[in-house]
Amino acid sequence: MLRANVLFRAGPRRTILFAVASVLLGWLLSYVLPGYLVFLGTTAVVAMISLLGLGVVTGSAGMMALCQLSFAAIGAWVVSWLNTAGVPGGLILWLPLGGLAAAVAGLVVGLPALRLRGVNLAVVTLGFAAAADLTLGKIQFPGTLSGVQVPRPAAFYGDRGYLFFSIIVLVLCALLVFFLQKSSWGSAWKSVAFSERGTASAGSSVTVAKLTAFAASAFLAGIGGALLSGQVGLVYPTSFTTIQSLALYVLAIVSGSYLIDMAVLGGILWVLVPELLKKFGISQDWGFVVFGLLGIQSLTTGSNLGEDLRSWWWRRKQRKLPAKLTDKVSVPESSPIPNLTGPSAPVMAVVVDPDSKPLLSVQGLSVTFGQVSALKDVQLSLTAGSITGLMGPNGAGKSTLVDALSGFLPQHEGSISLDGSPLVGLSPVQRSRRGLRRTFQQDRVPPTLTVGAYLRFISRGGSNESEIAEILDFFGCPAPGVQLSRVDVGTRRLIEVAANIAAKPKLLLLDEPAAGLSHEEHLAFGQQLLRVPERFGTSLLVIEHDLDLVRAVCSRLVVLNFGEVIASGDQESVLSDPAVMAAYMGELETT
Ligand SMILES: Nc1ncnc2c1ncn2[C@@H]1O[C@H](COP(=O)(O)OP(=O)(O)OP(=O)(O)O)[C@@H](O)[C@H]1O
Repeated sequence: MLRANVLFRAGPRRTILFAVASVLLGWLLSYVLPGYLVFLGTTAVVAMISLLGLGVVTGSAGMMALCQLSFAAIGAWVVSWLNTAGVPGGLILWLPLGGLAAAVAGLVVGLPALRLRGVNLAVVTLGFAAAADLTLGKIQFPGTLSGVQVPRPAAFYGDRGYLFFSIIVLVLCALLVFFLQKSSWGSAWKSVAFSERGTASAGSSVTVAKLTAFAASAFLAGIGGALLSGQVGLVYPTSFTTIQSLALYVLAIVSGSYLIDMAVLGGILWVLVPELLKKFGISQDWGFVVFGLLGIQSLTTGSNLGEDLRSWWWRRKQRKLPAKLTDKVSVPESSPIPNLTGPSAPVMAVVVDPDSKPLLSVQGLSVTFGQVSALKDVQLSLTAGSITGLMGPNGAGKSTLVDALSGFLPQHEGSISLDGSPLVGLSPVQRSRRGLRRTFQQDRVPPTLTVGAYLRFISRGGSNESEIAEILDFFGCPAPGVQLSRVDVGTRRLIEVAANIAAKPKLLLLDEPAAGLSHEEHLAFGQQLLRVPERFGTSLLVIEHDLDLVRAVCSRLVVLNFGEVIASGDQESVLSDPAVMAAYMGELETT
């Protein structure tokens, strides 16, 4: 499995070698292609660069942006203006300036994305594309009406030379995307596409993730537009219409252009489909219909060319591998978690000095949803180094409490302080950065990342590479190079816990962390949790329904019922409390 994965995940050195080889191939192509294909080739390269940008904002960050060619137009407009204004430097300097101007526009257009999602965001970006379309029609590109052509760089003056120049720019853009995708920005884009709450709870700003995705995408489109201005010399608004932006978006979806090779394929389709139609005597405008149909097919099947090709490759490789290597990754059968002594693992809950200073202090916490009082005047105190269980029947208010503590429910009453500092009024990101982390009941682990990239992203520098490897080993998680989409749900929960522990927070709130694991795995997991405070300096508040796990792990318990704390204290006294037994009557066997 790992061998097959590696095929699609080149490391930095292999990528740079591949980039050099691509430049050489580009040079060769620019000399051997027939003259007609040279011009088309440059058009395809321009489209590839714009598709790379769409791959960032749509493919990685999961936002609908239907104005990519408007950003390209801004790049082209700036280059045309710099040319007519006689700014020195020539196209090689003007290209990044065009990209930067488009990136600024991308930041502005990205602002609505902070509040809007899905179709609403699509409408806003489409509105921007239409407005840009009308504006360009009115003002035209600088120098076009007076016939002032954008000059190409002297070393790449002819069409063949310019194709080679375009390929060099494409390779540089692809390298930029590759390294951005590997950076914390790239992880944040993939995380925000899967779960904004999961991103914020890791202390990573959703705002920054969305805006950087828009800016990077627009920068690439701007570079594409600037390159086009050198290709055609005189730029016209007809190259950047709204319908073309829509078609390019569809092509990005169809090809899966967040994958660099698929952006290249998409660029080839961009010129190939209209050319084929022309060859058969059909109007090239029908190309939009073809792209539309491909888009419908892609959206209804939820797949794209890139993923289909990779799945096909994957299946082919699997057939050649021994059966054991082809299983989906799960907690490994052999030694998932050490020290497992069987279902009745010994009770070893950490004993904490009840007089020590509270790490978390909650006073009078109340949350209401309309007529429902989800939490009523909750008082809670946790000491450093402790593992506390938070129990209660379904609907008791446990998740609401975790949401309120971690900042996802700002509309609450009462005070919360961590290590003496008040948390009320702080966002989830700020609380996370102060050392309060949480996991979720639902899967918030982005499948598009690898295990290692996910741990690096969530830990935010809290652990170095060898510590990350050690933590993965500690919890019996898959190796860092394994793609999370290939990992089963139960193991993803373990990885989520491991990643948050790698951040070394002061307090980690675990919302049913062992859901998806078998009973034996629950107990084994508990044995590892027990060692967390001492080994990583992180205290735990664990919501859990499995009483064996609670007994094995939590020295202290807090029980909620109908939003009120009905018991709290050491494990034994709470579990034998008649009020707790009554609350659980019919739900759990408490003895
Ligand atoms: N967004 C919401 N809007 C309205 N009511 C809500 C909302 N979230 C929770 N509630 C209500 O608040 C109460 C507490 O819910 P909560 O999810 O915190 O319980 P829980 O103890 O975590 O339950 P479970 O064990 O089933 O996850 C329930 O009555 C629930 O219906």
